[in-house]
Amino acid sequence: MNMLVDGEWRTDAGEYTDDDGSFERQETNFRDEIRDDPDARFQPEAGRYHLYVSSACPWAHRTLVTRALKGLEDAISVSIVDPYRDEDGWQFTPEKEGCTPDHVHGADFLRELYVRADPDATCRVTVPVLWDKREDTIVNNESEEIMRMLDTEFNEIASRDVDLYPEGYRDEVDRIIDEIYEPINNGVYRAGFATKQDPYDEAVDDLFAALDHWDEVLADQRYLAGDRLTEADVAMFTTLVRFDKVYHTHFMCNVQYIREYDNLWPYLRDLYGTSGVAQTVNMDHIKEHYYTTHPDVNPHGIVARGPDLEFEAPHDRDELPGSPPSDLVAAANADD
Ligand SMILES: N[C@@H](CCC(=O)N[C@@H](CS)C(=O)NCC(=O)O)C(=O)O
Repeated sequence: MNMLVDGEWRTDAGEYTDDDGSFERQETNFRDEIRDDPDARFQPEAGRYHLYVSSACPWAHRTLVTRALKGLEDAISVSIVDPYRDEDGWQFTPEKEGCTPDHVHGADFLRELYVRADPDATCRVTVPVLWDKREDTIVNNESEEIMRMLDTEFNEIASRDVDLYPEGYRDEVDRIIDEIYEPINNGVYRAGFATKQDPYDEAVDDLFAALDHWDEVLADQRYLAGDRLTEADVAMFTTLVRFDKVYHTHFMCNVQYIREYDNLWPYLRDLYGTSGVAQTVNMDHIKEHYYTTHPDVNPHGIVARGPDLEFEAPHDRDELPGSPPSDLVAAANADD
């Protein structure tokens, strides 16, 4: 496994799976927060923060969707790494389609930023990373927390009046984000990276039980928490949008496609069609990353072709109670 150990890049440090063949995700280590509070070390400010992402990564994608929905594109800049990750970890290859340089420091590898933030860092070098240009350090590299900060702490700066963590829904949003994490968001990885039959079977059972459950819930309500678009939908979206083209085949999550679900499939198209969201989806990066980056799972790196998906087909979910925030509806109408 590739990671930093005492600030040195190592390609032989530890394993992804434990002795039982189960995938183990490591704890994230930069956990500071931006707070809209004059006493906070990191305060919301336009132009101060930068996101390092991979367009392929579902965790990083949550932060891009939140940034787009809030209209924070001008306030928070972004660098996008190469979707292919080899022994050197995430790399900047600006010459490649959809990739950018490291706009802040011109680094070649993301790990350079981790060492800059902590010269003794012992950790995996993951995306997303929320970077503070003022203090020249990492604020946070945990997607759920970054999503929450962009959503709740930048309201004075955001160009759209969109609240994805509304009063009255907060407990429910937290509960759902927590509930979908293990079986769905992380569940596809548990299935795909399992090295023994039992943990694979367990992951697939959990995954499809959870998908079946949410398909039923979404029969009567437009969004996961009811009639409001929330962070829980963002968290669900970035897994669902990758599912049929990648997780179904590459991670052997092949009991059912999302496009075969009565409600999850229109729900996914509804989210995809929400103003700003489609532009955050780079399916070429998604496919290249997964199929070529995990030689243990797909040794020849062949990128599977199908299936064709019409994300833009009508979904009819506007007949259910609830609608996107009015700023997003206005933006969608302006786009038409
Ligand atoms: N807990 C982190 C997980 C992020 C994560 O695992 N990102 C993957 C890409 S999808 C990564 O950068 N992996 C690199 C590695 O593990 O070496 C979050 O949600 O932000």
